[in-house]
Amino acid sequence: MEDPRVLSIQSHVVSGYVGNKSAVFPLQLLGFEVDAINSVQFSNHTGYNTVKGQILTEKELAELVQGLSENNIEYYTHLLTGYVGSVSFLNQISSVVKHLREKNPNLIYVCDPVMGDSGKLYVPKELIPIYKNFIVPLATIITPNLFETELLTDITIKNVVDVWKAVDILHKKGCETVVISSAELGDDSSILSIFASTVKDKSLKKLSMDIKKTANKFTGTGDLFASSVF
Ligand SMILES: Nc1ncnc2c1ncn2[C@@H]1O[C@H](COP(=O)(O)OP(=O)(O)O)[C@@H](O)[C@H]1O
Ligand SMILES: Cc1ncc(COP(=O)(O)O)c(CN)c1O
Repeated sequence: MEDPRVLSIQSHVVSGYVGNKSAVFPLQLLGFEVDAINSVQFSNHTGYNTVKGQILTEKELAELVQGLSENNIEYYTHLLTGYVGSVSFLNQISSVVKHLREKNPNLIYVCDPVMGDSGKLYVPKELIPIYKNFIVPLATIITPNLFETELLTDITIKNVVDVWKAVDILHKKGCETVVISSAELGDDSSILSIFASTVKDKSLKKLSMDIKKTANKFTGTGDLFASSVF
């Protein structure tokens, strides 16, 4: 296998671990060469009372990729994207995927379609149709949580049968591998379920896994999870 080289477009926080701060080091430990574009530079994650910092614009993202391109250093085996806060930035990510695939048609695009959790949307609602219609079809692997899976498929998920129905819809949109990062479905609130499904050469492989939930609430675990599905 060629040397794995990832472009990771995610948040940077000065204090704490979300986005690139959660993903880059674990990927390096897994043996990936990682190039990082910080989509925001914030003092801390958005769960704090205040957040200060800067947001990268789509023009600035395009400029960074152009710089790589002009130096002929934009060959990647993998692209990873996480939280995106605006329609224009998400549209620019589509362009980046297409550009990187011109350079490497086998590029694996791992997309965490971060939109919300437990029924709460934390991005503008205009991002939903873009993920659904443009980003999911471009992605090789997506890692939505249960709520994001509902948003992407217009299905209300109440049980495991609904989960696999939704996964099937996502495959039909063109995404090869779907990994549902966390789902709480049964009566037992101490259990978190993970579901994964891959369609390749007309063969379908599925797996599900239950894990014991700890009482703590973590931030950055979704980003760490997405970096670990490579
Ligand atoms: N309370 C928890 N107890 C144990 N593992 C957790 C907990 N919260 C998150 N995780 C781990 O982090 C992964 C991603 O979950 P989560 O952070 O909820 O994803 P997302 O940000 O996509 O909603 C889970 O698959 C699980 O492995
Ligand atoms: C700036 C930023 N980036 C990414 C995330 C994603 O964190 P998680 O992995 O817990 O979904 C957060 C959490 N709100 C955040 O504030």
